[in-house]
Amino acid sequence: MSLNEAKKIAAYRAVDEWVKTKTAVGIGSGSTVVFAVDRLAERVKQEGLEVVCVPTSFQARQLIVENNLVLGDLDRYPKLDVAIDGADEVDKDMVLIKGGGGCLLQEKIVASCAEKLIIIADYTKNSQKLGEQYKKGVPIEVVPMAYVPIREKIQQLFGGELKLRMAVAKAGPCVTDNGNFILDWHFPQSADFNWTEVNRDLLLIPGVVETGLFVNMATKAYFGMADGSVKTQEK
Ligand SMILES: O=C(CO)[C@H](O)[C@H](O)COP(=O)(O)O
Repeated sequence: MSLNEAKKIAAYRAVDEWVKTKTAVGIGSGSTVVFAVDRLAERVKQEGLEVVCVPTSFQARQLIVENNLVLGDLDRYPKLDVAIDGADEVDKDMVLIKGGGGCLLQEKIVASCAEKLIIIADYTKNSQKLGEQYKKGVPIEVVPMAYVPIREKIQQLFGGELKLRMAVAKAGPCVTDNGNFILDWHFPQSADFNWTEVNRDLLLIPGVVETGLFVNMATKAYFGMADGSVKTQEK
């Protein structure tokens, strides 16, 4: 089974199990979420499902609009029934790395407004320990003027290496949907971090807007496996 097929079976299963009619749903970002939105659109047509979709990024907003789903926002729907999102890695304790697509800030805000955060992913995201599978580090969204001092402070506090994420089809840094930069923190693999504490300490650094560490947020993860099955994980 290809990676895309694995993403699709995880997304379809999660949408079918968690999205009920007359609910407000947070829509995550990334390539796996595309399949979740496809399934939502299918169910709207087939069974008259009524959902309002609150996006976590420009990409998610476009997906909602292009699929003719009802677009909502947190002003009107500050409490969501469920948020469905991808992840870059999920460890054995359901700690997530998110932000590979640069959308971590709005993803965390939307997840924090949802009663349940449901993760959909292919089998390459399923780890025992963070960093085992995902090699691009923990994304940290920062205010542009502060990226150098923040980089130094994190390096001194925890070690590892921080790389300013660069844009792909533009010269210079990657700029988030919120006008910020991203530092990808390649943390030392040998360290046995308490991610709750690390996340809290990172957020205390002036200029750090949000981290891609999602601790104690996810309710359940669905992994599409290579053999065509879907593996689930709960805390
Ligand atoms: O956090 C994210 C974007 O900021 C995505 O959820 C994460 O990168 C997973 O993406 P994909 O479904 O493409 O593997």
